[in-house]
Amino acid sequence: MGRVGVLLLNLGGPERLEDVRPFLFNLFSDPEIIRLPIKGLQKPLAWLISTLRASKSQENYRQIGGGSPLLKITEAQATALQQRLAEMGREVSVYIGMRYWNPFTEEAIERIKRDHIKKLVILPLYPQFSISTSGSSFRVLEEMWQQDPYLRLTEYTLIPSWYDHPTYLGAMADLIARELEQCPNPDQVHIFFSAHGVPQSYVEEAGDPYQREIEECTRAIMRTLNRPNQYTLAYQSRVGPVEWLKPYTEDALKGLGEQGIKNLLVVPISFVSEHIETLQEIDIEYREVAEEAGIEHFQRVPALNTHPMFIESLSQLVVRSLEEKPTTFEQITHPKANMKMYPQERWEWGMTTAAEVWNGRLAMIGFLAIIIELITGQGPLHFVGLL
Ligand SMILES: C=CC1=C(C)c2cc3[nH]c(cc4nc(cc5[nH]c(cc1n2)c(C)c5CCC(=O)O)C(CCC(=O)O)=C4C)c(C)c3C=C
Ligand SMILES: [Fe+2]
Ligand SMILES: [Fe+2]
Repeated sequence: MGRVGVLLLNLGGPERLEDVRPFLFNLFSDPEIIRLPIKGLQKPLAWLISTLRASKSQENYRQIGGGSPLLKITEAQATALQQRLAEMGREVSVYIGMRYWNPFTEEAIERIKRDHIKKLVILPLYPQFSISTSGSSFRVLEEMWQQDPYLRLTEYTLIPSWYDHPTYLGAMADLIARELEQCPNPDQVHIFFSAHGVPQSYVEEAGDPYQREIEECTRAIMRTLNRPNQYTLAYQSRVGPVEWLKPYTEDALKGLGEQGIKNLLVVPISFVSEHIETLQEIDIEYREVAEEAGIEHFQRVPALNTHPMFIESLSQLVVRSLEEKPTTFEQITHPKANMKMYPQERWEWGMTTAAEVWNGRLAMIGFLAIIIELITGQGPLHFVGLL
């Protein structure tokens, strides 16, 4: 075997407040996040949403120190993984490819080519697969493999998801147990798994396995923890007007408050690093909701970051995938080309007369929305929850 590389895939996050708007533009330009029937409308809509959402999003990043800690943590994970693999006798170079911010996936691939990597393990830092996360990064890579004859000579294997890996489950259970042990009555604490949401249509229409993998993962963590605590699973971070996976974190917190739950331990489950949704959304926004609902003790389990057992699980995944038959892009869940991802409404897809009329109307609505929002700071996009 020639030189071996591991490519860690992640979302990326704005490091400074000035990065927020272009980061959001990249995110909303992704057809796996918003898919419009006409490709040409994708960038104008991404520009519109990112311009109008930027100030609210910047305020959230300001509350966590002015930027996302995601790159620093991912770098520390990459270094720890490379060291652990070296200890196991595997000389492997670890690369980071972010989907929406530096260092972009494309840059990582350039470095991989420069280093003459012959075999590449592609490992998303998302335990569960979603079309909107790992699937989106895989699509970008698949296109590169199709277009680049040099890359086609590089052997690769994908690790689509690893939510059920025993060492990862052990690391999650360890983090939860450590927090519980600090509580006066550990068995009375209600464990609250908060997963990042996705629109319901991803699961119901596009066949995204995300919800099933989240549910199985939650049950497996509880089995590994092996304690009698009651638990709840809910979905956070809804964006936009469509239905997302339920129950929503906010509603579930209110419901638990009404049931008289006083002690809550929140476990972020879809992501392995601290980021805006843990540090701002859970620690600040959901804490307030919980306290208003009568929950007196609101604690959160830290993200895995460089937990040694977690790094061990990543190294085991890499070694196993080098020994097994490769998993290729064709084996991954792809949404259908005309799949409506968002916004969701009754719609007949294709270049029908109705589509032509509606494209014109959508463009008009978009530009009216910009003008109203810019003049008043309020408007239809605030109303539907995009801003
Ligand atoms: C597994 C985790 C994630 C899923 C699934 C996911 C889907 C998803 N996200 C958006 C919209 C936004 N996401 C944003 C930031 C963001 N998203 C995730 C993870 C998942 N997203 C993370 C870890 C982060 C934060 C990165 C960081 O800065 O630390 C944002 C920007 C922040 C904001 O303005 O709220 C948006 C917008 C959609 C629409 C979606 C599924 C379709
Ligand atoms: Fe997100
Ligand atoms: Fe969010």
